[in-house]
Amino acid sequence: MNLPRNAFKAALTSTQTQYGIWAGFANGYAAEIIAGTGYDWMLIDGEHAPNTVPSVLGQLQAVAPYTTAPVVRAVTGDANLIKQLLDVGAQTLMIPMVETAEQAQSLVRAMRYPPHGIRGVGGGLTRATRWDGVPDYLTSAHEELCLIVQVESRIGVENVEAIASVEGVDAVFIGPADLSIGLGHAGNPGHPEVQERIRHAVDATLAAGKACGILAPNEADARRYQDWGCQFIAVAIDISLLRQSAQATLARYREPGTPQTPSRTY
Ligand SMILES: O=C(O)C(=O)C[C@H](O)[C@@H](O)CO
Repeated sequence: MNLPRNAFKAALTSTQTQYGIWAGFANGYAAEIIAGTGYDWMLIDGEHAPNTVPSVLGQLQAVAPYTTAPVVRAVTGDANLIKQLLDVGAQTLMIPMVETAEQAQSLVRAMRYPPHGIRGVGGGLTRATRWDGVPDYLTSAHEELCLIVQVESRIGVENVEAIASVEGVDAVFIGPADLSIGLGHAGNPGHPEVQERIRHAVDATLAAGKACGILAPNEADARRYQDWGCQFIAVAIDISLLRQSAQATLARYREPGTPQTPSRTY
């Protein structure tokens, strides 16, 4: 069989914004529901959702029949974890808290086989090769792999030009929550200093010829970042959608003034 095409990577050069959704439930059933709703991409979050390599595998299998492209966020840029995630078939990885070009270079090396990197060969044991069903996987895999580095700290933004310029880095994703707390504006990504740093990171990434993405569940934010040139934007978080919808539905029936989250009585 052919090496599976990475629709997310291909779309990074498109002029159309790629709309994404955070998938935080950490199971295949919920991931499949999300994949059926038509977003361009979804983020299977291994940093802040309770995912493991097997749970990521289950979600990749669940969403495989759909057009929504899975992006997997690893909890760290550890080369061994990257190896496992690639072996179970993740083609696009997002790595949090990248602060230097050297860090970005080592991530690229973790995703490539020797002599270009250090990835170990799983061969016929791996879903990535479709159990040896993909001819020339060892020499062609890198064409369909995509590396997104997260820039989400003061130092990361200071180094963003060098990070984005690293050969093998396909895109930079800005983390507004971590960046704002790191700049001393906890929970306030709209603070002018945070906004200035985000704009700088977007501009520098685009100037380096790479794609830029961001998380923006608030519509006004998403549209502003789109105007600034972000090509892929996560505009929703599945867990938040469920919670907000559950609260809004209940609020239509409760008496006005009833607490939204009554405490349990034992
Ligand atoms: O800093 C950010 O913003 C992110 O990296 C995204 C958060 O981790 C996300 O989990 C918020 O829900």
